[in-house]
Order: sequence, then C-alpha cells, then structure tokens
Amino acid sequence: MDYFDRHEGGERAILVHLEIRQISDPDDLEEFKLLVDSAGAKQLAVITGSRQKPDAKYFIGSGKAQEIAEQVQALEADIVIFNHSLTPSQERNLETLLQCRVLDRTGLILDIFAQRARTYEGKLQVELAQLNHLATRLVRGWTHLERQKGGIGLRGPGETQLETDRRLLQIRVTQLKARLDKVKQTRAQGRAKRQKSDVLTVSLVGYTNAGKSSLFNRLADENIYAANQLFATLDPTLRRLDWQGVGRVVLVDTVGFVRHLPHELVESFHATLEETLEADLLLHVIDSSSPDMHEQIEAVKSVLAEINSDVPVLNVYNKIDLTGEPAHINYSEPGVPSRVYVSAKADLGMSMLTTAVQQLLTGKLSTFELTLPYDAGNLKNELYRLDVVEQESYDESGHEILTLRLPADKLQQLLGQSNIDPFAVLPKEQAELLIPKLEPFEQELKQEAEQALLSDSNLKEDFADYELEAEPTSLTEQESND
Ligand SMILES: Nc1nc2c(ncn2[C@@H]2O[C@H](COP(=O)(O)OP(=O)(O)OP(=O)(O)O)[C@@H](O)[C@H]2O)c(=O)[nH]1
Ligand SMILES: [Mg+2]
Repeated sequence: MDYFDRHEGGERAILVHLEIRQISDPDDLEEFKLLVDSAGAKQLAVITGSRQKPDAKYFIGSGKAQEIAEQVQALEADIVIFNHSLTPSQERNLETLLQCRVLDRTGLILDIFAQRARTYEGKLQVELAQLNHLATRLVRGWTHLERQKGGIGLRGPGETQLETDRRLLQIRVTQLKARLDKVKQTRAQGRAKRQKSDVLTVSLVGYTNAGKSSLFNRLADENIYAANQLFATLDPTLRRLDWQGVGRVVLVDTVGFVRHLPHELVESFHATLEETLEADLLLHVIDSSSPDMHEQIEAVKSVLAEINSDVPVLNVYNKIDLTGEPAHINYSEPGVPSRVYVSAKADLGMSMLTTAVQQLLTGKLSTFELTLPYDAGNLKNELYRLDVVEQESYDESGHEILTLRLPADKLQQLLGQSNIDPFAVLPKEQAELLIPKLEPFEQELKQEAEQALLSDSNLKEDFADYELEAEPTSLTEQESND
C-alpha cells in the first residue's frame, strides 16, 4: 500500500468486527485491518463479538455498544469503524451514544478510493459515489459532533456545504455526471489511439496488496526504455518496457480488487478494468502468503468473468520469500506456462517470469524481412513509429530491407492499409504467416466442400480417368490384357 504517505498520526480508531450468523462472511478481519491501515487510521483496539442478527438500533447489542463507549473514552478515540454496512439511523444512533464519529465499511472503502483516485475520471467517480453515500445520511445533521477538519470518512465533498444545503448536493451530482460523460468519451478515443500505436500490452491485475505495483516498479526499473520518461509522467500506471527476451511491451498497473465492493463503486471499478480487456496478456498477481489466497483468487476470477475477459492469464504467485516456495514455473501443457512463483520484493524468480511471459507472447511476435517498395514511405514511417524495426539493410540490387518484429496480424493490417500484397514484399514462408490459420470448424467446412465436389458426377468421371492413368497397377493389368 505504497500509494500515499499518510498525514502524521492519523485518526485514532477503534475497529468493530462481529460474526453475524445470519451473514456468512467469515475471516475477513485481517482484510479489514489492512483496509483501515490503507485509510491511514491508527488502530487502538479491535472489538469482536458475535450475534445472531444485527440489532435494529445500534447494529450491535446495547451491552456491546456500552463497552465500545467506554473504550472510546479510555483510549481517546476519534472514530469507530465497523466492518459492516450500517444504516444511516444506526450510524446516527451510534454517534450519539459513542460521542465520536462512526464509519461503516462502505464509507471506509469509499475513503480509500478517494485517497487513491489518481485520474480525473477516477476522482469524479469517487466523489459521485461519496455524495450518493452521504446523501442518505445528510438528514442526521452534524451538530452533535465536533466539526472535523480533513479526517477520514469525509474527504472529497466539503462538509459545510453538505450539511447546509441538500440542493447544492444535487447540483454537484448533476455536474459530476455531465463531466463524467465527457471524460468517458475522451477516454474511449484515447484508448483507440493507444491500441493502434501499441504493439503488445501486458496488464497486471489482482487483489489489493498482492504486489502489483511492486512488480510493476521492478519490471520497469529492470527494463528501462529510453522513451519512458514522458510516458511515465503522463500516466504513472503505464510503462513502456524494452523487456529483455520479450521485446517492446506496454505494461499496465491496475487498481486492486476488494471483496464486497460498495455497489456505488462497482461501476467505476469495472470501467477502469475494462481497459485491461484490450491487453494481450494478463498477469494475475497473487499474494501467495495470504491465508485468504483462494478466496482472493476466486474474487478476481469472478470479476474477470463479469467483464467478459478472454485475454490469456498467467498466474503470478508473489511473495515466495514469505512462503519458502522455490521460484519455478508450472506448465498446463508443454510450452504453455500457467503459474510462476516469484517475489517482487526479494527479487526472486524474475527471470522465470520473463521466460513465461516470453513463451506466452512469442506466438504473437514474429520476425519478418520486408523488402520495402519504393513508394512506401508512409508504411516505413508507421513501422518506425511503432518501434518494430530491428534492422535496416539493402540487398544486392539496392532494395531496402527492414527486419521487423511484431505480431503477424499487425503487419497484415499495415500492409492492407497500404494496399501491399504480402507475397510481393516478404519471403513466401513469412507471407504465409499473415494468412490466418483456418479454425477447426472451417477446416471441416473445407473438407465438406471437397467431398461435395468429388461427388459431382462430371467431376467424378474426370477424376476416374485421372485415377486410371495415375494408377500403375491398373495400367499393368491393361497392358497384360492386350
Ligand atoms: N514479503 C513480500 N512483500 C511484498 C512482495 N511484493 C510486495 N510486497 C509488499 O506487499 C505490499 C503491497 O504491495 P503493492 O505492490 O503495493 O500491492 P498492490 O497489489 O499494488 O496493491 P493495491 O495497489 O492496493 O492493489 C507492500 O507492503 C509491498 O512491500 C514480496 O514479494 N514479498
Ligand atoms: Mg498497487
């Protein structure tokens, strides 16, 4: 969780985590603590307990509520954070009783997202979600509480406006929605542009705290690409790599997954992830030292399924320095890696990661020797712009030859745009790479068509003649008959 340095001495918080038997959601106390850490609050105490079902007034029982009130006094807490969703009235009742601010799980996650949102769009989306979340709570009035200056739970919307005028809130919401629409349009355009100009894209996805950003930074440091500087400053989550052994790729870091995402945020979260759909390979980074590893893997997989991702995935089991697992690669079939065990922090297994990525991407990259036609200046510029020219040379008759490394379908697209026949500019076996391989069902169709032709009677006669001539045994028989 290295995105933000917290202001000194964050809020003094008491955490409340109950086992509710009617809600089966065990063992995410550890995750709750991580989230509270992320929000920058200081954990004074964790109060646990169990109940059959939530209490209507306080969520917890009144005895437990009293216990918390005493703790708030004794520990001088500023805030009590619940690992549950509270109704606005429960929150209000608790604040009155505890005489301090109360934040529920949704509010907590919204707060973290507010701190982390880096893009303009992300900020707008989080603010919108926060306003929607607050709107239901506005009725409470804040008079019974001391006014807070920039504590957690209230970042983003200005509190004074909110408490004085619901109408302002509505205006702000409308404004935000209009801006979001605009941003979405621009983003779609930007994405199309980037997609066109990039050769291969690899995206890091995974549960929060898995080590995506650590891996991103290590890969970026080890594979510095000269033109990185500008790129990095424009967008800290994108890096062009000259990945030794793999080639030029764009690496993308993404925001981490969290279970039980507040529904206000699901949409914006999906929107940011949809960009990963356009990647050529996903590295699913997994915290292999987490006791919740399997739940986290499942959570990530189900989100990927929801956004209909069919991009190939390599599972990267990170943090092996903590598990003692040796660095290695698992294969699902020969030549097709499915898992790599690494440590981004301790720098273990990075060469194996490279090997695995290389194996998964080599199918995509091929080398071509292109004889450049005289009038193909545009094509040449485009190839240089894409950075896929490895070498420039001349043949005996003075023709310019470019050695290229790029996906076959990309080259096909470029030649098509310039109306160039691949067979005119590439060696035959390379030009054949550009012709898409037939899918199995297409092969079946082709065979059927051939069968149909064969059963055509005229053709059959022709074919019979041909067979007679071609069949040496029948010829011998004929000869002997003569
Ligand atoms: N021991 C150990 N810790 C690691 C390793 N990789 C990352 N970490 C730590 O795990 C924590 C989370 O790492 P990040 O890289 O921020 O994780 P992330 O996946 O980007 O998290 P989000 O951005 O919240 O989704 C940090 O404290 C890292 O130092 C590793 O290989 N071993
Ligand atoms: Mg990160």
